[in-house]
Amino acid sequence: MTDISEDVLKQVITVRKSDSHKGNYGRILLIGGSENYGGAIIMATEAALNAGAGLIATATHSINLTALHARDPEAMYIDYRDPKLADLIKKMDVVVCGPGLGMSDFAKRILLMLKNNTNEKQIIVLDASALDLIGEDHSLLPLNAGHIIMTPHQMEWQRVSQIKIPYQTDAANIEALASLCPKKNITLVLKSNHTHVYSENGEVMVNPLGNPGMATGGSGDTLSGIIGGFCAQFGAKFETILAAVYIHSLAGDIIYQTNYVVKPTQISKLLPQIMKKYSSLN
Ligand SMILES: NC(=O)C1=CN([C@@H]2O[C@H](COP(=O)(O)OP(=O)(O)OC[C@H]3O[C@@H](n4cnc5c(N)ncnc54)[C@H](O)[C@@H]3O)[C@@H](O)[C@H]2O)[C@@H](O)CC1
Ligand SMILES: Nc1ncnc2c1ncn2[C@@H]1O[C@H](COP(=O)(O)OP(=O)(O)O)[C@@H](O)[C@H]1O
Ligand SMILES: [Mg+2]
Repeated sequence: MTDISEDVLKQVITVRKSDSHKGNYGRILLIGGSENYGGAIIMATEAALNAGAGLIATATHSINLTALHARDPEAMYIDYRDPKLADLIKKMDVVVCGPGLGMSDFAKRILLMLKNNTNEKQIIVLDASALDLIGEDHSLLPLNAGHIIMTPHQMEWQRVSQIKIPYQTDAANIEALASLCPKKNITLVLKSNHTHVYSENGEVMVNPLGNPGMATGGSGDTLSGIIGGFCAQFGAKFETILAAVYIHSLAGDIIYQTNYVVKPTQISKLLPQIMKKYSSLN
């Protein structure tokens, strides 16, 4: 078990080539945000945008459209009830599913649609309600994806793995991960005050950063967008995921130096500045 270090940011975040365009930095779709949880998918979208994804689309309940575009007009929108969502999923490099999705039968159908339209080139980030639904029915896991990244907090991981929070040891978590995904194309980001990241090979890295100011609804939604945005432009390597986890908490710690509470949207706002700094350090 080793701490994630600052070096991973220098390694992963590179200077952009002059002759590049938005198509080089990945297409990402974020699915979530029921009537009551629109903020979750908006925060995830804003995080993916600020983390540098090239093209962003958000599939959510239509009630969230005005709020989404008032904050982030850069994001394209599709009503998550639109049957064309299935075709859109197929065209994406990365899909983040779950923030604010809720636990309805409709949400279950969305997960099934995701599973049925995912291919081996794609990276799927599963968070929040998507994980709770998978906890109820493991067959909803999109095992045909190229890479799956699960980002549960401890209670969500308890629901998925059936391992109660006090017993979530590294050994137990690695065993549960292997049984959930025998192909081992999976990374587990188990969030807590010291988030543990488990690679498909059983490597465990611990996030040394973060603070209790981040204990605010939306911090995890923001992390799922950062992970999606980083994977869209830098690929789904283990280091990319570690860099996303690290930068989320690094931004949180910078804000916490002078603020009692860390608003998740402030984390997103700080990302481009931090990325600029580390891009020139490699
Ligand atoms: N503005 C919004 O729209 C927000 C929507 N949210 C959505 O609300 C839905 C429910 O998610 P929640 O996570 O709130 O509810 P959950 O019921 O899944 O989890 C919260 C419970 O887990 C417990 N817990 C134990 N260990 C924990 C840990 N390490 N970190 C966090 N919680 C831990 C907490 O005490 C709490 O009772 C999700 O779809 C989520 O995306 C939340 O993300 C909050 C913000
Ligand atoms: N006390 C803490 N110390 C460090 N990090 C924290 C603390 N509390 C929360 N976090 C971080 O904030 C995020 C919370 O995620 P999550 O519970 O999914 O939030 P939400 O679903 O409300 O967006 C995680 O990345 C977690 O590591
Ligand atoms: Mg969450």
